[in-house]
Amino acid sequence: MTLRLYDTSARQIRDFTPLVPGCVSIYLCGATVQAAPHIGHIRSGLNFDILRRWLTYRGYDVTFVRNVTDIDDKIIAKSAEQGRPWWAIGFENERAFDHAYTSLGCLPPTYEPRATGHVPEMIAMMDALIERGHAYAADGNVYFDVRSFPGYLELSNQDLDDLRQPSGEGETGKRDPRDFALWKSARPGEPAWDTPWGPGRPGWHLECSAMAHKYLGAAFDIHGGGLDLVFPHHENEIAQAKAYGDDFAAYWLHNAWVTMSGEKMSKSLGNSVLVSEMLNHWRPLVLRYYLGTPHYRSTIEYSEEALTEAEHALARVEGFLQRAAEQVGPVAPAAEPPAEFAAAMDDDLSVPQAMAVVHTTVRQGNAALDEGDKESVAALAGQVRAMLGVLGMDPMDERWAGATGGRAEQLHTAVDSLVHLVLDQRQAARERKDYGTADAIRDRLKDAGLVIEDTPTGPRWELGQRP
Ligand SMILES: Nc1ncnc2c1ncn2[C@@H]1O[C@H](COP(=O)(O)OP(=O)(O)OP(=O)(O)O)[C@@H](O)[C@H]1O
Ligand SMILES: [Zn+2]
Repeated sequence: MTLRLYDTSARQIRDFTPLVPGCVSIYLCGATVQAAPHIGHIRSGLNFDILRRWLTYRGYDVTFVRNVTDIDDKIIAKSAEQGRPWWAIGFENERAFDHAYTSLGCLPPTYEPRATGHVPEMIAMMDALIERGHAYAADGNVYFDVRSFPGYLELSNQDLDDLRQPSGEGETGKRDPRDFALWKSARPGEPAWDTPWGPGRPGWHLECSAMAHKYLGAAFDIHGGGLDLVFPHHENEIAQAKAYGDDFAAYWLHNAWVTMSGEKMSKSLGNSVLVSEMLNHWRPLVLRYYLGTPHYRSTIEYSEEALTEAEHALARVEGFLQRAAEQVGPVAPAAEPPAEFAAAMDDDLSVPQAMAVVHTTVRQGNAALDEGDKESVAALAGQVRAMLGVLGMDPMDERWAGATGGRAEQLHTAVDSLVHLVLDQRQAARERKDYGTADAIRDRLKDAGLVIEDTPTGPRWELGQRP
């Protein structure tokens, strides 16, 4: 089956055919490092990490570029507010993003260019745009002439005549109020780079067109970002790149938002939950499951209940894999995930359907465990590991076992032997009809967050719902 993806510019699902057979090039708009990441930012990184992993599984050699916007009006404003250099704010938050991506198991990009390292490339692009009549300089700014590019607004399907775009602060000398800034002249005390048109700083849109061109060339396969970027950011990236002569992206993919009370989670709106806060309460794998399982084009309304559900769903999978290992010994991931899983992933990355296959397999695996059908247990556990492995969510993978310092298994064994010691005491209390002590032991285990289940083969324990 062919991979099919929803292309925002075609407004439909299309068969995916890469420009160069066997290779896929992706440019994802990364962080504006003005503050630490909230879970909306990481959802974007994570959705594209899953895309990249699926393409890699399908045998493509993937080049994945995710930039860092390290100069921007918001960073400059923060710098003035906090009395710290712009780069101190940028580096600090870049580290925070890096930590969040790594904690959630996002693979590092092939290239991670910073905007400020690409001013010469931006100057070359502006030079060419001015020469070809698509841009002009005014008062130390450089603007893109939107009327000069007939394809403008095709991605967002808008009519230029309906467009009302207010000029930003200091954006003087425009020929048309809808023209956008490629370059902004420096105000006193602000960071600036020299150009033929005077000292200034890059506009956000220009940064991405210049970096995509440098690392992926004039044409590449997939451009991604959050839905909020369709207009103006991606529309302006297209105008710059195509007017420059690039074919630019063949497919446009946009992830839906994480919302809070129906509104986009946003640093600027102040309704954000930081990844660092979430990681104090939830295991990284639970957070990856919670943000990575809904379809990338469905909104995720932030909810503690959904997080708890994610925790339980994952615990069911982990419980099965654990019991399977107890019954049949360590199980390696199967060479390939089941065809039904692959078909769901090929269908515009339908992770919810793919995850349904995982849970069905877990149910079949539990039934096989009850029946003592070791062969089926081993086969089904291998399939579960293969499917979750492709999604970067295999709990048995060293990546996640290492989340407690590489000692998760050792810790589990130690807790297991302590719990059995305590349960033996409870049993002894029952036998001598000391029900008070037996009940007190049960309550203490519950307070410790453990759920005990009596089974024909003896008591089993697992971590219960958090209080
Ligand atoms: N709430 C969200 N849900 C999903 N994706 C988001 C959300 N907020 C931002 N993104 C995406 O994260 C990536 C990095 O965003 P960027 O740092 O530019 O955020 P921003 O728009 O400045 O953030 P904010 O809106 O929080 O101020 C972009 O692809 C953006 O579309
Ligand atoms: Zn961008």
